[in-house]
Amino acid sequence: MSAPQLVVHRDKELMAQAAAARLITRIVDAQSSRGTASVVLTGGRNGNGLLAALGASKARDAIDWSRLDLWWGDERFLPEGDPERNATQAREALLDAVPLDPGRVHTMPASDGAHADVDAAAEAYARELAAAAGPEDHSGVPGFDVLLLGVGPDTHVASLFPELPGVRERERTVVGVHGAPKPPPLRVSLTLPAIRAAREVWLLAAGDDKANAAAIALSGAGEIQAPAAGARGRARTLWLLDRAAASQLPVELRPPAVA
Ligand SMILES: O=C1O[C@H](COP(=O)(O)O)[C@@H](O)[C@H](O)[C@H]1O
Repeated sequence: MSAPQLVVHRDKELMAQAAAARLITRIVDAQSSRGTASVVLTGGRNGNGLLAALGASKARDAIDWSRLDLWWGDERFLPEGDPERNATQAREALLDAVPLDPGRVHTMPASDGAHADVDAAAEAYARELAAAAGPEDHSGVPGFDVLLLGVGPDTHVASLFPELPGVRERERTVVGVHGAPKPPPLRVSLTLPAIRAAREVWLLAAGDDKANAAAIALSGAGEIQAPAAGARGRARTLWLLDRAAASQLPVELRPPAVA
């Protein structure tokens, strides 16, 4: 697992634009070398900001959208099309505007779908991930090129909240979440083992309300108390912050450009 690397941008708009440029490059590189690329999307303000910035970038046309697999790190267990679903927000921010192959857009199940409950929905998504994993892949999930994560003010990532059972899971790749402290209470989430199977994990944190979470997660907290501390990529772990979110980092952690 890789150690966190930090990049701090002036403000959240610039952070979103720079992250979008970085993601375009990463996808194009993967498609050039392997033919396809796979990205795990996150919900939340920073994740949707990145998608909107990507949509506004002329360089988005460098991506072959028909050869891009999209997965989700978590989903709010709500009816299809609900405005609070992460997939609905991602479609509005970008996905409806680009020529994706619908067969490669792997949304998490909705509450009005075929599954009896949130746990059955999580099992179904785990099966979908396992079916897409190759023999060389790790932990029953495909080798995602980039896995994006927002960071909640309480240090949650995906829908893994401090101290709840999901963040303690070591076997399953996807879990049903009950009683999430942030609404809605029912969610579906990748687990830390699934997250850590990604080549690169990028954590997005912009705004004053993320400053405490970033400082805690990057200062040696345990992953049960601070799930963001346990989100690491095999090859790279990148924290993309703005100055507000970096404002409480210990001086020794601040990159030279903003120290
Ligand atoms: O509910 C969620 O929240 C987190 C963080 O969202 P933010 O708006 O505070 O940035 C997000 O990463 C997660 O995907 C989402 O379901």
